[in-house]
Amino acid sequence: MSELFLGVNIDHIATLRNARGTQYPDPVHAADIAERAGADGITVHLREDRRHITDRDVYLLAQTLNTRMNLEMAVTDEMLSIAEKVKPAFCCLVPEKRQELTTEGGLDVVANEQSIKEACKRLADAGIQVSLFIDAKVEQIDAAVRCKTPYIEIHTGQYAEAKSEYEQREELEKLKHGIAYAHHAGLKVNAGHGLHYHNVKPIAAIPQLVELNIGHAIIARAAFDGLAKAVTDMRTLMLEARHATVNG
Ligand SMILES: CC(=O)[C@@H](O)[C@H](O)COP(=O)(O)O
Ligand SMILES: NCC(=O)COP(=O)(O)O
Repeated sequence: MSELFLGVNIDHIATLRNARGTQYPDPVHAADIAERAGADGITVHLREDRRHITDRDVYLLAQTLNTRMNLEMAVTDEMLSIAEKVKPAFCCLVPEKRQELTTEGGLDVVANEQSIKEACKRLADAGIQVSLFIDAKVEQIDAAVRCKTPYIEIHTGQYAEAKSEYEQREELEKLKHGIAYAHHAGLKVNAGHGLHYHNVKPIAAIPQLVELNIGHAIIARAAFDGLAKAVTDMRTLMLEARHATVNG
């Protein structure tokens, strides 16, 4: 069986940093920890409104990553120019709506075929492997093939947000069908969005998948797994300072 890679999305380390305007927690540090823990790649979504990852993060990560960067971005001239400068290993083109809480669906490649095809060519000419973030729909997969992208990333959001086990099984079947179809069409297929510790296994079992990109759930888990040590460390520091005053 072929390997399944994990791309760790570190956007929400930046969300936490930006919430206070501090310099910590730094996504560059997070990427280093994720890589040491076995991440096969680091994913960052440079949103047009820069709500989490910033240009500074992208440029620094490009210099410091030991694995490979997967830069998610909207199909705009500004983003394409940044990608041409940064030259990440992968660029995943995603749809963006200004007010959305998170990416709500896949890219509409059918409706925007010409501009997406041009973007794919521009990125390929810069030596970047392109991926299109799309829903598991045959017409979108066919359009992705026409755009000559080597990769697609299948949007797993509807599966992740399913309201019942029945709905989730239905969404899983749609994903399996789309992924097999895309693989047969010659595309390399990744998947991601909304995957977490309780829903990842059926997706990871889909044999044609090359990589899963997972972010929010990993960062959320990290907060809880690290909380006890963070409290202990703070308490130790405080008590050391107090003892130094009392004894010194
Ligand atoms: C394209 C995608 O699914 C993720 O990159 C996701 O968009 C993470 O960023 P947000 O949480 O800001 O949506
Ligand atoms: N492309 C999906 C991604 O990078 C991670 O999405 P999420 O796990 O933060 O929902």
